[in-house]
Amino acid sequence: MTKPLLQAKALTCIREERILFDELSFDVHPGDILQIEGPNGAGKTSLLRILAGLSRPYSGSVFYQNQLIEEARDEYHQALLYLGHLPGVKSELSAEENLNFNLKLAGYHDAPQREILAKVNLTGFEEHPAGHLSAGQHRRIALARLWHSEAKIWIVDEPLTAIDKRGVAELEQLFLDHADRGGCVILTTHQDLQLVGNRLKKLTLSYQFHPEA
Ligand SMILES: Nc1ncnc2c1ncn2[C@@H]1O[C@H](COP(=O)(O)OP(=O)(O)OP(=O)(O)O)[C@@H](O)[C@H]1O
Repeated sequence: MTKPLLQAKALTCIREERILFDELSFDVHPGDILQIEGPNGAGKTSLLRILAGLSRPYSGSVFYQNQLIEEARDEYHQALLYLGHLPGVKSELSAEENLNFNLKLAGYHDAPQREILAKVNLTGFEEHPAGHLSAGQHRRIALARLWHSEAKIWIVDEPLTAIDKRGVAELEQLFLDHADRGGCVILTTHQDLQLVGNRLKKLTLSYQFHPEA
């Protein structure tokens, strides 16, 4: 059995006096594709943000290769690609400028941007302001980074929203390839994944309603 890349240990998250999850523990290994599922408001995004080190749990810890993520900040930052559910794309910049900005931020200075944009089907739209593109094209700009990433751990929030059928199949294949290379993917989606299918592990969060005492 391979050593886990990421471990959640006894994570509890409370938002506005509601317990979203309580003492949640799980391991993510190289090769895993883990779908966090559950109804709106169940806490999927909150969990992803905690795993990415962007917010703190009420209690519990996240470990990257046996080290607390707070204590392995630099290594973890190198190993992680987090794409939140808001694409992080600036409307006034072109598709290519946005990608260029995101890649440079991630430390990639000589990435083949046009090739990457071609992979997400944005050939011909490279110089269009992102704000003039469709919702799916907008999201594809953010997702393009996945096609040029050396990060082992991908945490992606709702990557399939607004993406067409072919795009979904391409993304699923990308996730499979990444997992086959020893990476892992943790994602949320309300869609059924067709290609990833039996490779998929699932973690279900339920919406817990706590009426006032
Ligand atoms: N920073 C915050 N401050 C206060 N409450 C928050 C915060 N972030 C999230 N919440 C609340 O936590 C709950 C869970 O939100 P979260 O976004 O994690 O759910 P989700 O499962 O991702 O939902 P969806 O499927 O709609 O994206 C919601 O009720 C939300 O209002």
